[in-house]
Amino acid sequence: MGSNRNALVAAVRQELAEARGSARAVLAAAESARGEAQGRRRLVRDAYATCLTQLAAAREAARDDIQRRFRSEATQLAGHLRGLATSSATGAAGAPWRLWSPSEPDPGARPGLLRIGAITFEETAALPGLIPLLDAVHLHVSGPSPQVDDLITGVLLRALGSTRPGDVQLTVYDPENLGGTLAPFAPLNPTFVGPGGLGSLLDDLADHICRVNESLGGQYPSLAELAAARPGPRPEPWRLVVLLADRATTVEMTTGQRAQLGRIVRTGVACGVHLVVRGLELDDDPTVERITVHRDQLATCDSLGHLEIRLDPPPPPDRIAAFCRTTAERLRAGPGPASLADLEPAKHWTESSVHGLIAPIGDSTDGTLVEVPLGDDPPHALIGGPSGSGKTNLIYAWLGSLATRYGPEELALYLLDFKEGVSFARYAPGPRDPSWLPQVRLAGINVNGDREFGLAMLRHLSEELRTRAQAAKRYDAGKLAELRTEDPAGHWPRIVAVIDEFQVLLAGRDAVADEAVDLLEDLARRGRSQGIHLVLASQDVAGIQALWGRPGLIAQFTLRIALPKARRILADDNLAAAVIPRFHAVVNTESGMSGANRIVRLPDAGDRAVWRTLQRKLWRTRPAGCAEPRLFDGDAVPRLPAALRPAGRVPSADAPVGSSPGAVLGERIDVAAHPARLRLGRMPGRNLAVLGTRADEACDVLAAAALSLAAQGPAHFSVICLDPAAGPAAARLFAELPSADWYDTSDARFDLAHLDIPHYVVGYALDAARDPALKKLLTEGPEQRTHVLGWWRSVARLRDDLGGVGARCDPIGAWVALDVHGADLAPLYPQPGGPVWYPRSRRALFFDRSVHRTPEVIIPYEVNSDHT
Ligand SMILES: Nc1ncnc2c1ncn2[C@@H]1O[C@H](COP(=O)(O)OP(=O)(O)OP(=O)(O)O)[C@@H](O)[C@H]1O
Repeated sequence: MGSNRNALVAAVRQELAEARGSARAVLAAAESARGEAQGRRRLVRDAYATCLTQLAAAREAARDDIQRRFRSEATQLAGHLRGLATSSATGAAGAPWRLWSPSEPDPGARPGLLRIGAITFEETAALPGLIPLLDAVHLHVSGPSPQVDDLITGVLLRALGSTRPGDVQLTVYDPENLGGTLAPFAPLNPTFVGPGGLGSLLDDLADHICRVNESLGGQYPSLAELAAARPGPRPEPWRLVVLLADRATTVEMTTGQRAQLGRIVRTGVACGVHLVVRGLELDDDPTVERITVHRDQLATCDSLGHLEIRLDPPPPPDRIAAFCRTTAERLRAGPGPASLADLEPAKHWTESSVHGLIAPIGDSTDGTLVEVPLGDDPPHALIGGPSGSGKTNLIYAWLGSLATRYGPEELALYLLDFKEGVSFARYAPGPRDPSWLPQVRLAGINVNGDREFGLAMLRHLSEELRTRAQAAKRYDAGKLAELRTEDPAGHWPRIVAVIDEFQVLLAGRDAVADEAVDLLEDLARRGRSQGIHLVLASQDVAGIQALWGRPGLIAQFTLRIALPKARRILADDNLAAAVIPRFHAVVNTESGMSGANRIVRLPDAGDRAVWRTLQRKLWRTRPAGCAEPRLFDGDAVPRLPAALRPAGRVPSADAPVGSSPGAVLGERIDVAAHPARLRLGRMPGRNLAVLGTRADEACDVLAAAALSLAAQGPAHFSVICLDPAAGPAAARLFAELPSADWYDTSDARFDLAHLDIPHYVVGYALDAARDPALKKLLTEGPEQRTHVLGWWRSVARLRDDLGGVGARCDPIGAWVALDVHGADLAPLYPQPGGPVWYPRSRRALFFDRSVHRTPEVIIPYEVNSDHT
């Protein structure tokens, strides 16, 4: 029994031990699972915390980024908006009151927006708060009375100050204050409508709108379009009608008045009638801009939605009064003259010159532009007026007006100014401005000393006349219009040649004046039908002797323009020029007959900067191949062109020698600026004498001659320098010549060998030689191709070298005279008494007995300035 119990106990113990063991194992497993779970929980919690931190950081960064981007975009946008706003409300329309002054709009510019305050948006700098008015809306302003009135005052001042005086007509209906609300505007003389006048005011406005609509003739949708299409003064002023009413007025208005007001609201803006209303109800219409003023100077308006505008303070009353006073004075004085810009057409270069050239030169006192014709009738113009009366200014205005209408295919200009100064230089490229006026073919400035250049231009025009006449004959055309129809592919622009102070060209009774008058007469007579028009300006036509006995010449100039106090431009019984004020002109297309006068106010066309801007615009649109004009400047010294120097292309000794190489002596005074050449053939007398005491110029003539000969073919030079003063110039020449010998006072000789190639003896101060061998060289040398290019300081010394008084001068076939008077040149000149020649600086008289009938004036090239 006992053992059974023991066995049972043992078994139970055994089982218990097993159960305990497995319970422990389960516990251990559970514990380890719990540990794992706890570890996982910790990990998750840590990860969650990290994640949260990272998310927060990312969110912060993203928010910062967004804010930064927002700020920068807002600033940028605000900048753009500010730029846009500034350009939409320029000058008086947008300037703050402390800097405010009236500003004139550009011609043709449409009215912009008007500033009433500032908009502060987020952190950006304030933007101007702008509202439309003229040509755009009626204004309806509501809110507390003093602020509303201040706002209206500011808007009115900006609208009046940013338009031309007289362009806005102000009407004020202010029954409560009897006009007192807008009293500072009183000097402008606005129409104040009394308390009982609202009905008739509305009727007047409705009538006015009907009249304007009639004048638009169905052709233009609004007055604004009509004004834009027609340059010049506005066809009708804007009517700005301020209605300062209160509730009582609204109640008192009849149904008829309400209907009239509704009509004006709907139709007014298109006809330039704008209401600015406080205290009256206006019907809803797209042309009504409502502004509501809230407390604290804040306002909202239709066009800016919910954006709040902090209103500007009202303009200081003294500023309004000062503006109104000056404007009233300007109005009393009448509109100012047109500006150069007013003469411009809406579009450049759209006119055809087939039948003539028509261009305004100014306006009449009522503001309409006065056009001046040139064509078959009148063909030519004469402009007269004393010094300082504005002739040059008138020519500037006329040329500006012509050049903006007629392109280079239609118009070619030749301009010559005999006055001291550079008036036409603006039309040619210069060191500071590369642009030129595309129609200008030739501009001559500082030509007062070079009448020969005037002659050259007339000869050139004469040649053009001949070409045109021949072409007209070929096509059987009587006048330019017919030639252009028959030859549509030809280039036949009308030519306008302007000569300012033309009396200088005709001064005196010499060969230049005689030829110039002949050429002018021919051009005036035949140019009419060939489209060549002359415009001559002068201080005094009556004093031009060359015109005496040539009434036919001046009679061709049927267009007369007389400036104040001009004499003999109009007919004797036409006294208009004596009475017109400063900067006015009388335009008369009937040779100055009284009864055909038109008085024109001339714009100030002298401003270089304004002109340059316009010229650049035209220059940029010039057609391909439009060459720059030839500019002749009488004060400039031409340089010997590089192509006429031997550098780089020295001919070899066995190259062929031309039959008569040409020595270049200087620049001819002609339209093409050709060099003057002396042919040195193998014939007696082919020597050159340079005469006078101006050593620099003599050296330049010799150097140009020698260098140009060296550039043409194989040649040998003997440089003989007998005057130490000419030494440096002679030495420079010697150094530049490819093949040369040098002689001076120590070894000068004239029994020089004749060579197989041309041999040129370049002699400086040859009169110092006193060597009989020189005469032999001069006489016999040329036939052996040995030519003397010599400088003698006087004609008498040259004669001595040739054998004294009575000696023949045949060995000197050509000469260049510097400071030698015409009479002194008699021995070297075929006609008795010598040529007419009064020496002048940097000019020389060139005569080659084998080609010239009369000598020609040349400009010695500057040869050596680059070496010194
Ligand atoms: N319409 C104008 N409006 C304003 N200023 C003008 C006008 N016309 C001329 N002037 C000015 O008057 C001055 C003289 O004008 P301009 O040189 O054209 O006269 P001019 O008759 O050619 O004189 P001169 O024969 O002495 O050269 C210039 O300073 C010019 O700017």
